[in-house]
Amino acid sequence: MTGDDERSTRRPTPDGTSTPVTPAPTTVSPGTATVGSAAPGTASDGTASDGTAIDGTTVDGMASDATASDAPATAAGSARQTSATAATDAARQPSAGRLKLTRWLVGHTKNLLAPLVGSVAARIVNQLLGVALFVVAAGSIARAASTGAVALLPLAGTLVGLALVKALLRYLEHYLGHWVAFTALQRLRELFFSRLAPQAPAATAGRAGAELTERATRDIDRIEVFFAHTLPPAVSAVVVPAVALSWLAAVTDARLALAIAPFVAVIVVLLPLLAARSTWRSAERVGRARGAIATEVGDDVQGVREILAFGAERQRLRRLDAADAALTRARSGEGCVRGVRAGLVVLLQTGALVAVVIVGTSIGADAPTIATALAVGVGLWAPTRGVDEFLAGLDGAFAATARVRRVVDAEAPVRDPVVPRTAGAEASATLRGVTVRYPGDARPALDDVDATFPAGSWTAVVGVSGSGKSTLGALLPRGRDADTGTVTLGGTDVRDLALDELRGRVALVSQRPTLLRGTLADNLRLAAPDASDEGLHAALRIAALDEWIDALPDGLETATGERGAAVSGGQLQRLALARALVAHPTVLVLDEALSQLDAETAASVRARLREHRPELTVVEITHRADLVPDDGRVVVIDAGRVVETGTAGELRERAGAFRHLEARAGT
Ligand SMILES: Nc1ncnc2c1ncn2[C@@H]1O[C@H](COP(=O)(O)OP(=O)(O)OP(=O)(O)O)[C@@H](O)[C@H]1O
Repeated sequence: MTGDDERSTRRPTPDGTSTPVTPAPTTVSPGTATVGSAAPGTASDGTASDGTAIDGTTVDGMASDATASDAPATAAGSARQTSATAATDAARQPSAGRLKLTRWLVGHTKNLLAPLVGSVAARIVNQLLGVALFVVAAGSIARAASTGAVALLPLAGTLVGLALVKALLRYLEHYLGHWVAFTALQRLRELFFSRLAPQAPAATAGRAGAELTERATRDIDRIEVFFAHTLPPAVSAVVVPAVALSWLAAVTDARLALAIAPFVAVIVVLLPLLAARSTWRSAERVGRARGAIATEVGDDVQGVREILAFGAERQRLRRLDAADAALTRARSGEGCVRGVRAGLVVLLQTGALVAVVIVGTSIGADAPTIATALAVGVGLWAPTRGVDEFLAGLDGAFAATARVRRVVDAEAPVRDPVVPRTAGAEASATLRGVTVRYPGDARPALDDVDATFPAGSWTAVVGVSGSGKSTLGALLPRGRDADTGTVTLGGTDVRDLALDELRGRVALVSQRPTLLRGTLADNLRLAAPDASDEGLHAALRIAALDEWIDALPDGLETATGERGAAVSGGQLQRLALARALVAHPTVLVLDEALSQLDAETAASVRARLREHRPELTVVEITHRADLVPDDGRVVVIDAGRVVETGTAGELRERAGAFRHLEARAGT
């Protein structure tokens, strides 16, 4: 991934304003940049452009979940291996994996046991009443056949009564089961976002965005099956046959109950065990294929302009077709497994009835007794079929859980200190002996860098593309940490400051910021929700957007389209600058943040910033060495090393790197 790519998604909130990166989870929605602001970050050969293979194997050790989205998450490092190992276990040993995933799900959704038990109890009683309904009806028919008389009214009353109670219990079962499920899903979603946010930008960059959206929405939805449709049918499939067959043995003949029991055992226990591996694999294949489609579609939507401009529609459609075909194959495999299992269940259910007739006649049981046993056999169809019905969905839910878990358990590359310190009030920033090496890169992006940004100074950081400028800028608000060396703010190591405090003081404005859906005012207040309209206008004035806003019919209340589609590139950059200024940071990192402005407007913005916020420490990353005024401080970076420092005037006197850059910028 290049610095540019990363810059566009450097923060879970756009453009590096001082919004905390560990927000209250509920305040982040799938529509925000957290999961939706994918930037192009992968090469066309199927490797992430950070050089990491995207076949999933090297990414998180999960050979069976080869999605591109995991590629950026390599940054999470070794702790990621823990969950990866569990996921690999899951792939190799489905039952062990299911157990671990069950523990994980239950562990993250505590205090839901009471309503879940209520749902199970309602289902058991409901299904026992179902068996009773058949027994009463069959018994009456048998009695009518042998005696010729039947008391219709009491029979009808009993049947209607049973049906009404059954309906009520069914309602209770579903209500409680779904209440548990949706509460659990809400908690999982909150957990997902709260854990994802600190992993940005690494985990949310590039194609990861679309696939993460799939995980955050549909995968989490699929886990509903685990809560709403698993425990109640699993328990009732064992309890209801046990109670019904015990009753049958007690009131008729144990041999009749024994005739049914083996069939029930095969349906409820043996068949699921035999099919376990194949249902797990097909559920996984389907999940993987869905993730691949989400990635493709995300890429296509993201890069639609490039695709149209280069006439690559057919090529992209072919890729989508291939991804679609893979999903179809996976789903037909899944359908095949389900079909065979469903057919076997019907055969076994019918077999149980045939066995009752054979055993009943061979032991000389009378017609009402055989009818009662048959009624129990038929009454057990629903509870036993329940297992088959939830199995496929359950493995889908487990496969989804494994994918969600990989995000939730991934270690954040940047963590809050256990005991935060308070930064000195002074707004200076320094780098001492800083080295940063990206995974897989042959040479460090920054190599033993020393740089000082005095309080209230304006420093231009210049260098050729790929020299390490953005990496340097990202260190100040802890977009990532240095491998060695220290970065300080007001004399305090940034790693000792609470992330919220640090990011409240250091704002990073990127080259390609994102506007969230809402109004301009909403966007401007992102980092400072309580800012007054006057505060917003003041920031807009500095960004030279005051006249533009005043001319808009709805002013600050103008709606913003997705990704700022309604504004020009230059306006978007200035809005991002204003958004950062609203929160009154003490250090402002501008990462090519004025690159889309014409020279005159950019100069005007710089002048206004100097005039209205003289106390601000500005670190401006730029390739326009020629635009730095003679008295401007300069740090020149080349191949990750600081090669020149001084004022632009001094450096212009030398025939060094700065002069060289200036000559290139002018051409
Ligand atoms: N996420 C990443 N993973 C791997 N390598 C990276 C990543 N981000 C940057 N690099 C590499 O680190 C080096 C420095 O990148 P950086 O983006 O800091 O340079 P830059 O000077 O800002 O470049 P540009 O002016 O083109 O934005 C480059 O070689 C780049 O390929």
